[in-house]
Amino acid sequence: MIQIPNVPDGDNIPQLCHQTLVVPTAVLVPAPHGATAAPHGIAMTIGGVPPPRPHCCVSPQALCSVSPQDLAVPNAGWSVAMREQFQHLLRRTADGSWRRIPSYRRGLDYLPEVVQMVVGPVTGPGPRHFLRNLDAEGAGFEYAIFLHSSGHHAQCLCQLGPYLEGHHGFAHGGAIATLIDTTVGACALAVAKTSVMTAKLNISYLVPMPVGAVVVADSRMERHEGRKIFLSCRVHDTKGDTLYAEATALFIQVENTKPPPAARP
Ligand SMILES: CCCCC/C=C\C/C=C\C/C=C\C/C=C\CCCC(=O)SCCNC(=O)CCNC(=O)[C@H](O)C(C)(C)COP(=O)(O)OP(=O)(O)OC[C@H]1O[C@@H](n2cnc3c(N)ncnc32)[C@H](O)[C@@H]1OP(=O)(O)O
Repeated sequence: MIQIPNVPDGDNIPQLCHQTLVVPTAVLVPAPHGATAAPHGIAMTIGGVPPPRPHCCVSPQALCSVSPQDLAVPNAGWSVAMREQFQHLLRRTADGSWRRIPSYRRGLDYLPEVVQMVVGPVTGPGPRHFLRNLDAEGAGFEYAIFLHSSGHHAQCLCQLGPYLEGHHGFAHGGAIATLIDTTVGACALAVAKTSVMTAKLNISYLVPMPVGAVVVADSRMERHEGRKIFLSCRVHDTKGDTLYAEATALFIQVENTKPPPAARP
């Protein structure tokens, strides 16, 4: 059975206090495994070039992330609104009714034994999570997923950055689809406790989502029939005033899924 790894409680989560998209002066992060880490901490302004993430492993040949780093915590690219909402959602975890799910660059950065159990033996670096491989804080997908103890309800707090722009000033529909797929996927994974694949994703885009907006994707399992898991998702602002998109999805439970050889770097 998949056990979603334990996560630190609120006290252990870094509390960063920088203003949006402004971080300290550059430091060079030492990189084991022969990889060259990018300089981190370049101050930027909205519309400028975002700072690269620390401990970045960009080589396809790299065996794993230099240091598995939980990325579902505040960083310098998070807006004040994103931080405030994160703290709000984190407070709900205190009584155990919700938990924050950690998030890494690569599948193998989760507990390797969990990954082996879900997808079978993995050699090489394992799958990348493309949402986590934009090496700039605040540029792409900034998010944290929270899972209800029922395992049937997931909420993803998300800020879509400037690299995800479609129409001027607004998030690309494909990026919103990715956010939804990831949220319903996390919910389906929690329900299935085996690997799952998206079979169908039906999205209604209702209101353009501004780049940088802080939104919540709220997903629920609607029904579970054999290997089929039907889910719904609503993406709204943090107050629930604006509904940006709603979706339904079908996930199929698959056992021991192995990526096709061509998919491996
Ligand atoms: C690595 C794990 C680490 C664990 C770490 C722990 C925590 C992680 C936390 C958070 C992670 C967050 C999110 C991650 C999760 C997921 C998000 C991303 C998921 C994807 O991004 S994934 C890529 C896109 N996805 C594909 O690339 C699928 C291509 N496709 C196929 O691979 C097959 O097509 C498949 C497998 C779908 C089915 O194939 P199959 O052979 O297994 O099953 P089969 O065809 O027999 O269908 C069985 C029954 O489903 C019905 N059915 C099937 N497809 C249907 C459809 N489209 N519409 C309506 N009904 C459908 C049939 O009608 C039948 O129904 P019935 O039983 O009633 O007859």
